[in-house]
Amino acid sequence: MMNSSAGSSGDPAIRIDGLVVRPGGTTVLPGLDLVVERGSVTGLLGPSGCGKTTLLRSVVGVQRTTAGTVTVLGRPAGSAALRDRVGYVTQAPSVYGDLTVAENLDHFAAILGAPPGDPARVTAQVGLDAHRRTPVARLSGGQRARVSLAAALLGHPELLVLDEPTVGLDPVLRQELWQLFRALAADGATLLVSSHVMDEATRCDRLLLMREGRLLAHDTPAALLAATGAPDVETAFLTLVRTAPEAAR
Ligand SMILES: Nc1ncnc2c1ncn2[C@@H]1O[C@H](COP(=O)(O)OP(=O)(O)OP(=O)(O)O)[C@@H](O)[C@H]1O
Repeated sequence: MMNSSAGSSGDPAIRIDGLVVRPGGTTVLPGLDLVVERGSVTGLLGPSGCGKTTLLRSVVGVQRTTAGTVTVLGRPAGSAALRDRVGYVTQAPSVYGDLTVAENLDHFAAILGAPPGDPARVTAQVGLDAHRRTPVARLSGGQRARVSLAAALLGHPELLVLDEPTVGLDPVLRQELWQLFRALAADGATLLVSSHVMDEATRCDRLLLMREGRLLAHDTPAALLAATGAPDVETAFLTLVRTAPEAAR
């Protein structure tokens, strides 16, 4: 949903300066800088526990931060003006099990003030038309994940933050979801998608390779392979780990 009163369209989708996050005294992000331009699909890749969810939560504005600034679509992360401009899908389904797909989406559409017809639009986008009247608790794990994604698509958010959206899905569904992500980006949305599956990297415009709370690289898949001489992103990641300055280890 375009909103001309909230940040100009010239602002990057995400700008992070000197972000430090120390939940419970453990340093997870020791000082991170990042700019993500609009209209792209950026993959955030890195091993389990490297800080991907913490970074995504900081972008959405639900993470307590120690230092630094996070600006989203020209506004401080988490500000009220961003509520209907940023969609977030967590790893755990965030919809009601005892409500049907349609009831869930009607509920979230009402909260957001999304236009009429939006629940039907997003249901079709995630391929759940046949399950509109099914209680979410009776759906498979993959179907439930798609209901959460549909809820995040309500209101046409300009930025979509997706935490491992394809985990546990079969290859056909994964491919369909990536086609949807590409279509949303072609329509002007910006997507930040985390994954620990390196073979999803080639579907992204740009990659963020993360390790122990630091970004080892931020580049296109092709440039990353060219710079490291690696045949695939997984090997490129390992090469970068080996050659990274001591401070980044
Ligand atoms: N509240 C907290 N207190 C202490 N440590 C925390 C807290 N929250 C997260 N951590 C630690 O921060 C690190 C990064 O966690 P995070 O969930 O961001 O990683 P991740 O890359 O998303 O992992 P995964 O791919 O497994 O989801 C982990 O080592 C985790 O144990």
